[in-house]
Amino acid sequence: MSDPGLALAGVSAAYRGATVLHEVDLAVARGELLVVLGPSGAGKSTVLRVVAGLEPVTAGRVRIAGRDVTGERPGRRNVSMVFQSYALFPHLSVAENIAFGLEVRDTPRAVARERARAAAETVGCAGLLDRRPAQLSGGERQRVALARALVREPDVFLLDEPLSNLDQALRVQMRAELRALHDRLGATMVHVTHDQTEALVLADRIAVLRDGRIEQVGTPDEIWRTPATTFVARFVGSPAMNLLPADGPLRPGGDPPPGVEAGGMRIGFRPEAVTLDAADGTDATVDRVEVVGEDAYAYLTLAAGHPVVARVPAARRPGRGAAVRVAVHWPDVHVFHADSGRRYAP
Ligand SMILES: Nc1ncnc2c1ncn2[C@@H]1O[C@H](COP(=O)(O)OP(=O)(O)OP(=O)(O)O)[C@@H](O)[C@H]1O
Repeated sequence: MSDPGLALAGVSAAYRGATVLHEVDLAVARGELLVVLGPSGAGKSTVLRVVAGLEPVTAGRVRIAGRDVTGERPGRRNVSMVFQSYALFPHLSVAENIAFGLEVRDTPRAVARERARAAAETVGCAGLLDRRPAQLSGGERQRVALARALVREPDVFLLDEPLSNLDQALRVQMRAELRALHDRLGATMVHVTHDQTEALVLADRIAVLRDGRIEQVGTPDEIWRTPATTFVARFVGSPAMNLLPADGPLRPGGDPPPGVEAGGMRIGFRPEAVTLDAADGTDATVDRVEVVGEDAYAYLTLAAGHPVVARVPAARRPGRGAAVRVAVHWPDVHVFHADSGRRYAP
């Protein structure tokens, strides 16, 4: 990536002496939509705040569009941030809210109005220009907040959980619209979420953050198919990937990858990789079953006491208390070092 839209190099940040970002390296290509994914408290918002200049770094450099902005004031970085709360001014109309970012920068009023209208058009809220935020639904507020970010034509868009206040249906709709908007604008975007589905659907690449450190950066496919650590493996996918000692009670069928037999390994496999009626399988008991439409998730305990989740067609689900024979095949198995949690097998 010779000329990234955004680059963090060795960036650390702290709140009152407590380090919350540890030497983060992250490059976002021009026109790329990068999703920062992680649990609450991982430091996702802090990454955005450091890029926007709302929080100082304690080490490292931030570059935007090839320019080192590490010491720059927020107003000179040419980034737009969309907050989870939308942060609209209640006493201003939608048009004024959108134009706000421009007017404080001495753009002539008529020009600001026209650009606000064009931005509203782009995100589908041109019919709402005369309303106040209190007269808008959550989805409409979201559009206005996006239009306000858009109108400034920033080098980088920073989106901090912008969909999390919307109901499920609207979130799915806005997710698709956001992706389409990104593609239309060719914008460089960093989108923060704790929702792994949102990340998988939306991202060009995902950066998984844990305790202020990057665990893995990769395409949604790479994150899903070759998780670099047990943390990534379990954070992405629902229900989470099963993890067991490699020399434990469940012996996958077929040939194991070389070296696995040496011990000190853990095996991981997703619920969809498990079969429950294998003649040579491991004995297990069904503790409970959750039905989600066509799928059912069977929560099992192996005879040796280890929990395993299996996905089965709802029509063929076992009953609670049933005895089953669990099997999984090596090609469906991920292998991790037990100590470090890092991926072992390719
Ligand atoms: N203003 C602050 N003062 C002190 N500590 C803070 C402050 N803001 C955040 N922190 C701490 O920094 C860490 C990272 O917070 P951050 O908000 O970046 O996480 P996050 O991944 O965005 O979490 P969430 O998904 O809950 O918003 C957390 O441990 C948090 O408690």
